[in-house]
Amino acid sequence: MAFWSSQKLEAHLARLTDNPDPGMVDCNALTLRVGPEYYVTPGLEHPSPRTHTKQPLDIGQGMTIPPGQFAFLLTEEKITIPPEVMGFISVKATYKLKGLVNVSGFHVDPGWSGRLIFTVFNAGPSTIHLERRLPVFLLWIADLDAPSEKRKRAPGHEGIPPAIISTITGVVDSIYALEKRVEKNIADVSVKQDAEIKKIANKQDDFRDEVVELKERQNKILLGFGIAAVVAGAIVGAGVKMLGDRLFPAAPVAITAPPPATGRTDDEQATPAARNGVAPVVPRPPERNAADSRDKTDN
Ligand SMILES: O=c1ccn([C@H]2C[C@H](O)[C@@H](COP(=O)(O)OP(=O)(O)OP(=O)(O)O)O2)c(=O)[nH]1
Repeated sequence: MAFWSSQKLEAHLARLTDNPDPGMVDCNALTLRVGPEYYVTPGLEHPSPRTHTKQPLDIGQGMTIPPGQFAFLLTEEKITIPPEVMGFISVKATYKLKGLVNVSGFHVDPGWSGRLIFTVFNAGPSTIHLERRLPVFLLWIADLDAPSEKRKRAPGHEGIPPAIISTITGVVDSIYALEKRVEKNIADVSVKQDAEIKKIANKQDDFRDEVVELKERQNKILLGFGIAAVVAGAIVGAGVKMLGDRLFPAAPVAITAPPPATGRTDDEQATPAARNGVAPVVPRPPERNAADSRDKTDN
């Protein structure tokens, strides 16, 4: 088995493809381009993953394969594989180095005639951007020892068959997708936490206001009690004083006129009795009559 050289590929281009452009020969391979249809598995952020399907890709239009997603890519070229050869297919190293892995492949049967479908997976960390007619794929042709008696006779793909899309519909929970989901959950939880913290802070404020109000009320009550105690004390004091006055009336104080100034010393002015150490005679208060004292005790 020998692989075809670039000269042989150029010489047989018209037999191999509907687009016999010598520019598509790359070393000993044919370069194939991104064609008119694609399908990318929907990510978590996709609005309607269940109704998501293949998309047309017009000339000049771009498409993306996010990290962790599969894609079906149709080739621009229709390929015909003669019965005495077989083809081998792959993705160009430029895209492999970005993480775009060729899941399907890796051969094209003798007798095949139609477009090819590449199933790829973005195993890299970044979204891969492609566009219509971008040269992304490679096809090698190798001789068989004889024309194959068993070969593909039915026409090959024209577009992406819905049957193969049905096999991989649904959201692909890749590590990247899971990471995104975790990030979203963390963000949701943090929003909820913020709301709870705000609620608790508001309750604390309300509680603080209530405590301040209660303290003010307490102070007012204490002030009322204080005033009442002072008034009650004054009333009780006055009552006790009145009672005391009644029970123990004060004795009248004798008021004596000061002796006339004689120019003598106190000792000289003193009465002879005082000078001799005898107490002076104080006039006695007038005695109450017996009838008066009887009235008081009856009360
Ligand atoms: O990645 C690939 C691989 C193959 N093919 C085409 C060329 C190949 O000749 C044909 C059938 O491939 P294969 O024989 O591997 O598939 P199958 O599952 O056996 O299909 P079938 O029953 O039609 O032979 O599909 C592609 O378009 N893409």
